[in-house]
Amino acid sequence: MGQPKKKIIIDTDPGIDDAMAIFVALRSPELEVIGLTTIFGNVYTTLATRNALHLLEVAGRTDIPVAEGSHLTITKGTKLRIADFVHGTDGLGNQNFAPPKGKAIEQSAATFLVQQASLYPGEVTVVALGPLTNIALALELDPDFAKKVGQIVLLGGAFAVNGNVNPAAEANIFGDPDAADLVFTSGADILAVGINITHQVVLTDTDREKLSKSKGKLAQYLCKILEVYFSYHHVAYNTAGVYLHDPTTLLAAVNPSLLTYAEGVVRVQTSGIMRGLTIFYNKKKRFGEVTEWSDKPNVKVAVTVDAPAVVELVMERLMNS
Ligand SMILES: O=c1[nH]cnc2c1ncn2[C@@H]1O[C@H](CO)[C@@H](O)[C@H]1O
Repeated sequence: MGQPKKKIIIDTDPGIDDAMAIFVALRSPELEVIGLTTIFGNVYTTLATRNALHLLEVAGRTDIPVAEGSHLTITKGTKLRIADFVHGTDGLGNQNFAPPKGKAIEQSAATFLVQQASLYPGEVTVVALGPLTNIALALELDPDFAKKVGQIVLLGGAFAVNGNVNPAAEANIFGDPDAADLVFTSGADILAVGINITHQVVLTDTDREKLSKSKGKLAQYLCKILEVYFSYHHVAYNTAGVYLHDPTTLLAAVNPSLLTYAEGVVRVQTSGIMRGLTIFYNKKKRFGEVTEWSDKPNVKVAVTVDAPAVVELVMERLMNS
C-alpha cells in the first residue's frame, strides 16, 4: 500500500497546456481528481466547460464532475482578455471536435470548491491553471475556505521577470488581478508557480516526435492539438519548443520537491499600466513604516525548478497514455 491519493480539483481554462496537465493528472497514481472547475482565460468560460467535458470523454473519465465557473471577473468586469491566439479559436488547436455528450453539474465552481473543501477539510489541493476568479469567489462564499482548503497550487505571476501579456503582467494574473490579490492575501496555503519557473520547462520538437510515436490514445490526441501551440511559440518566442506552464504546476502539486520556493508576501497591482504585476516581499528588510505588504500572510513562491525532471515525468506519464 502506498500513500493515500491526494484529492485535487483542477480549476482550468482549456487550453492546450491545460489538456496536457489534465491528462498528466489522470495518469498520476498519486492523485485522485475529484473535479474540474472552469474559468475564462485561454477561452471564454462556456467553451472552457465544453472543453473540460470533452477532455474527460477523450480520457474515458466521465465519472469526474465538471463545475462551471464565473463568466465575469470578481469586480463583474466583462472585458476579458482571451488567449485564443495561443490555443486556437476552439482552445484545442483548431480541431473542431464534436460537442461533448455530458453536461456540467448544477453547482457553480465556487460552490463546488467550498463544498469539497468542507467535506474533506485540509485534504483538497486546488490546482489553479487560469485566472483566480473562482477561488476568490469561494473565499467570499465561505470565510473559512482559506482554512479548509488543503493547498492552492497556482500558475500565476512573473516574479522578477517580464510578463507574457506585457512586460509587467502574466496572463492568469492579468485576467483578474483583483481576484489574484484576494487569493494571495487570503491566508490559504499557497504555492505560486510563475512564468519565471515555467519558461524554463520546455517540451522540444524532439519530445513531440517521441510522443507522436507512442501508441497511446491521449499521446496521439495531444500531438494533434499541439501544432497550434508550437507555431505560436515559434513566432512569439522564437523557440523550437513550448512552455509547459500547466503540466509543471500540476506536477508541483504531485511532487513539491521538483521545485524550491521562497516564503513571503505577494501583492498584485490592480490598476494602471502595471495592472497584473506581482510583487513578492521577501521579508529581508524590516520596513519602518507600514506598507501594503505588512501584516499579510506568507505564501510560497517557486524560485527554482528541476526542469529536466519535470519534462521527463510529463513524457513518462503521457507516453503510455
Ligand atoms: O503570450 C501569451 N499570452 C497570453 N497567454 C499566454 C501566452 N503564452 C501562454 N499563455 C497562457 O497563459 C498561461 C501562462 O501565463 C498558460 O495557461 C498559457 O497557455
